[in-house]
Amino acid sequence: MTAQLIDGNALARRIRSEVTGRTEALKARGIQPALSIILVGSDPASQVYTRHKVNDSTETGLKATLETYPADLTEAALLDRIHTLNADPKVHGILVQLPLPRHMDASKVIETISPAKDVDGFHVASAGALVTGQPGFWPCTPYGCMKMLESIGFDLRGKHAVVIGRSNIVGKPMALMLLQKNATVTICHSATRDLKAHTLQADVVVAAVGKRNVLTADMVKPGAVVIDVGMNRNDEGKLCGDVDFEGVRQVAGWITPVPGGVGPMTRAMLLVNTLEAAERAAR
Ligand SMILES: NC(=O)C1=CN([C@@H]2O[C@H](COP(=O)(O)OP(=O)(O)OC[C@H]3O[C@@H](n4cnc5c(N)ncnc54)[C@H](OP(=O)(O)O)[C@@H]3O)[C@@H](O)[C@H]2O)C=CC1
Ligand SMILES: Nc1nc(=O)c2c([nH]1)NC[C@@H]1CN(c3ccc(C(=O)N[C@@H](CCC(=O)O)C(=O)O)cc3)C=[N+]21
Repeated sequence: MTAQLIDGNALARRIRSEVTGRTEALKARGIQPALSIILVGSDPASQVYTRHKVNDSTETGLKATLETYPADLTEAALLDRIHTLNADPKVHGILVQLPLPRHMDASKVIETISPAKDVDGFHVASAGALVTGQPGFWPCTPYGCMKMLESIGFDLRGKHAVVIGRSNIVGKPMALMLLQKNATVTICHSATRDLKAHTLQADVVVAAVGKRNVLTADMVKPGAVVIDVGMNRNDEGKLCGDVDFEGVRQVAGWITPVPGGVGPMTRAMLLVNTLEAAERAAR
């Protein structure tokens, strides 16, 4: 038996069309949902990602503005720009593309964004809201993974979920979202001993490490759901995830591909958060 695919492109398309409908409703009330994206420097991958985000927004009727600054922009100038956007009632969401140049303190930059406009969900107030179950913006990548689980009708209650990776933007919020849906959650990281012993217990594995072949077929319980967040390049320069896709699909029940899995969902949830920010501002 080979695993069924969870098609991130198809699900993201469905979410974008919902966003389009809600955007039209807001526009009918005279509100144009708007997202400001800030890109500092000229990292080619970041340029591609931010362009994708602008195109997705335009497609769904959101207004996205991309502001590009040279890599030597001072931190003070960036903070100043964020303050201006925070105060602008026509701007509902602010996203500062990461990574930032090394002379900037990324957490200081993120904490300057108003939590009401933190559509990335990276602000410490957004993180605190997720921990305590209060309303706030959820980070787009784990939020997208939850939508993927929902799309296959997977009930997390009492299931064992193993998250590999504990970053503030993927692994940790992912674990909290799974916990909120009543899964029993294990978080693995670089100091974990015997990763395989953990993953073999899992009904759901989320791999968010950034290394190829972190999860291989021998590490997966038959029928498990495998979500691959990783974005890596293989020896031929092709995009691949953290999961040995060809091997693991022979064992898993469900699996997300790379590309076409979590990536498009991350982008779709950014649109959802931006729209939500605009709807909240309108209330
Ligand atoms: N699809 C998408 O939309 C997105 C994809 N990504 C991709 O997801 C991946 C993870 O991103 P991010 O969370 O930001 O990365 P980080 O580098 O911040 O975190 C990686 C995590 O993996 C852990 N880790 C490293 N090596 C191992 C190992 N051998 N076994 C178990 N755990 C290990 C680290 O542990 P420790 O904490 O101990 O160092 C760390 O917690 C990357 O490939 C990134 O490109 C990221 C964002 C969005
Ligand atoms: N402030 C901020 N917010 C982010 O959300 C953020 C960030 N900075 N910095 C970089 C990471 C990475 N990330 C991706 C999102 C979508 C795809 C994606 O759509 N991937 C496509 C492939 C795209 C391609 O062909 O390269 C896919 O998997 O199918 C990839 C990566 C968001 N990030």
